[in-house]
Amino acid sequence: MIISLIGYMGCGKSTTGKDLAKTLGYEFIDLDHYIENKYELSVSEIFDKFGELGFRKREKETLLEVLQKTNVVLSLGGGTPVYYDNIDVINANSISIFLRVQLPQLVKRLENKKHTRPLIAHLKDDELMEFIAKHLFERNHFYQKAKYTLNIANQNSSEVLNQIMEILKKEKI
Ligand SMILES: Nc1ncnc2c1ncn2[C@@H]1O[C@H](COP(=O)(O)OP(=O)(O)OP(=O)(O)O)[C@@H](O)[C@H]1O
Ligand SMILES: O=C(O)C1=C[C@@H](O)[C@@H](O)[C@H](O)C1
Ligand SMILES: [Mg+2]
Repeated sequence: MIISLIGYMGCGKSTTGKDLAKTLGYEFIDLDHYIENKYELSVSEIFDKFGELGFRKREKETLLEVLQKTNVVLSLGGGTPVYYDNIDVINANSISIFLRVQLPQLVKRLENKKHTRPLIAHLKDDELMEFIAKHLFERNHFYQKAKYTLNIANQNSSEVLNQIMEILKKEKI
C-alpha cells in the first residue's frame, strides 16, 4: 500500500509524511529528495540546468518508479499532481490525501523558506500572497481530485497525523 500526500508548497507534506511513515512502520519517500539523490542535483539545480520542463519530465519518471514500491508514505512535490496525467496515476496506485492549508498560513510558512523553492525564490515577501493565491486557484482543481481532503486550520503536526490515522482506519490500514 502507498499513502500519498499532496498539496501546495509549505502545506506540511514532508513533515507529516515522515511522522506518518514512522507511525505505520512504512518507508518514507519524499519525491523531491528522491529526485535529488537520483540525479545528484538539487531541485533548484535541475530547474537551472534543464528548465522547469526538464524537472517535470524527471519528476514524472521518478513518480512512476516510486509507485512500483509498496508500504510507502510518499510526500509528493507541490506541483506533481498538476502535470501530465500524474493525478490519475497517483490515484490509481495510492490512497491520496490533500493537505489543504489556508493562504495566510502558507504565506507565513513560506516567507523564510522560499530560497529552496525555485518557483517562488525570486519573489519579495509582499509579492508572495498574490502569487500563491493565483497559483492555488490554478492548482486546486488537481489537488481536489485526491481521494481525501484534510482541511488544516491551526492543527499542529501531531493533530494532523491523528486526523490522517482516522482516515486510514476507514481504509482498514
Ligand atoms: N501542522 C503544522 N503547523 C504548523 N507548521 C507546520 C505544520 N506542518 C508543517 N509545518 C511547517 O511548515 C513548513 C513547511 O513544511 P514542509 O516542508 O513539511 O512542507 P512541504 O509541503 O513538504 O513543502 P514543499 O512542497 O515545498 O516541499 C515547515 O517549516 C514546517 O515545520
Ligand atoms: O510547487 C511546485 O511546483 C514545486 C514544489 C516543490 O516541492 C518542488 O517539487 C519544486 O520546487 C516545484
Ligand atoms: Mg517537502
